[in-house]
Amino acid sequence: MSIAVLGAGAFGTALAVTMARGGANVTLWARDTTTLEISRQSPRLPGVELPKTVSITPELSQAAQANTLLLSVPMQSLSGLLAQLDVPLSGKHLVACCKGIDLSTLTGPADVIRQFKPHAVQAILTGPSFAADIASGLPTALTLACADDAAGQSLQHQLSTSTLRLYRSNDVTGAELGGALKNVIAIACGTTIGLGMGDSARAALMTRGFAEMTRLATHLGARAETLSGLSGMGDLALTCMSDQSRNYRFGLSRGRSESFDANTTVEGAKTAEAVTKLAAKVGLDMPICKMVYELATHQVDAADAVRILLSRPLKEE
Ligand SMILES: NC(=O)C1=CN([C@@H]2O[C@H](COP(=O)(O)OP(=O)(O)OC[C@H]3O[C@@H](n4cnc5c(N)ncnc54)[C@H](OP(=O)(O)O)[C@@H]3O)[C@@H](O)[C@H]2O)C=CC1
Ligand SMILES: O=C(CO)COP(=O)(O)O
Repeated sequence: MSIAVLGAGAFGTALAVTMARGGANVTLWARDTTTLEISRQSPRLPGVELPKTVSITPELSQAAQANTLLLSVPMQSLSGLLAQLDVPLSGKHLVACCKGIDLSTLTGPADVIRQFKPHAVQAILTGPSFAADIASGLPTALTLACADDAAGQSLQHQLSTSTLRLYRSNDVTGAELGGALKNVIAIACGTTIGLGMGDSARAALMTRGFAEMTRLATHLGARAETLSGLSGMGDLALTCMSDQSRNYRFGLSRGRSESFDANTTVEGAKTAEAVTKLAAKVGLDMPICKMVYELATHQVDAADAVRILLSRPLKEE
């Protein structure tokens, strides 16, 4: 069985490296392959060399020959990539490796795939993992969610390696919302630490943020226990507590009033906007996500955001 990774950013490159080391036949697609072909490294994951067995291509139609396609571009680019994939993909496995909610449709990656490729199998790969850790061969456990149990089992076995251990779920909504929303909460936590408010405040935000994640996900049909798993609590813990996280670092920069490189992928910023719109549509209260949206779009500054959250009416836990 062959695998194509579409998107040679940090995560796509790390997945291509680990799958190839595990013996899979891997093709890596990027819209511009010049640097990749010369150096066999992605500028988004410097220092990690692609094994010789990874084929690099700028041709989507060539990459689409594989049985399994790992879609590893940022969430807001997923629909554009699928629109370009103008080849029959009926019965193929399309695995979204992005974390977020599409702003134009307010849906997660599986629904975006379904919209463009209704006859392909839709799945999602998500959970706590930094690209650099995966590429270094450090042990990592992720969730592979697919509504079709047989296809999920097949993907679980195809994509697991000796260091990348996949757990299976058929709760696609729960898995994708856990991955999307934890990025928003990580921005809030980074901001709090950047403001010097301490670890206790961060723990409070993580806990109340988890309550928001569970509230929205269960309202949309997810199982609460999915949110307690790798794709929810696991990734929330990693992203809210590590300087390796770009979402967390973006929050830190806001809390410290420092600049932040606009070319860095920070999925939580656009997801905060999408969640705020989605929550309003379904009538749910998501105060932390709303505050991150207002912070990311400069409608409030960091100190005001915390003050507003702390002055909300007292309530039951
Ligand atoms: N990095 C990590 O540790 C992890 C990331 N993820 C998730 O993976 C997804 C991708 O993130 P990551 O790889 O880190 O991001 P990066 O910023 O490292 O790379 C993004 C890649 O996507 C490509 N890209 C962007 N827009 C398009 C487009 N319209 N068409 C084609 N290619 C495009 C970029 O190409 P170009 O270089 O040409 O701009 C780049 O190669 C995100 O949703 C993220 O949350 C999940 C787990 C871990
Ligand atoms: O999703 C990730 C870890 O699981 C990567 O987090 P960042 O996108 O914040 O770097």
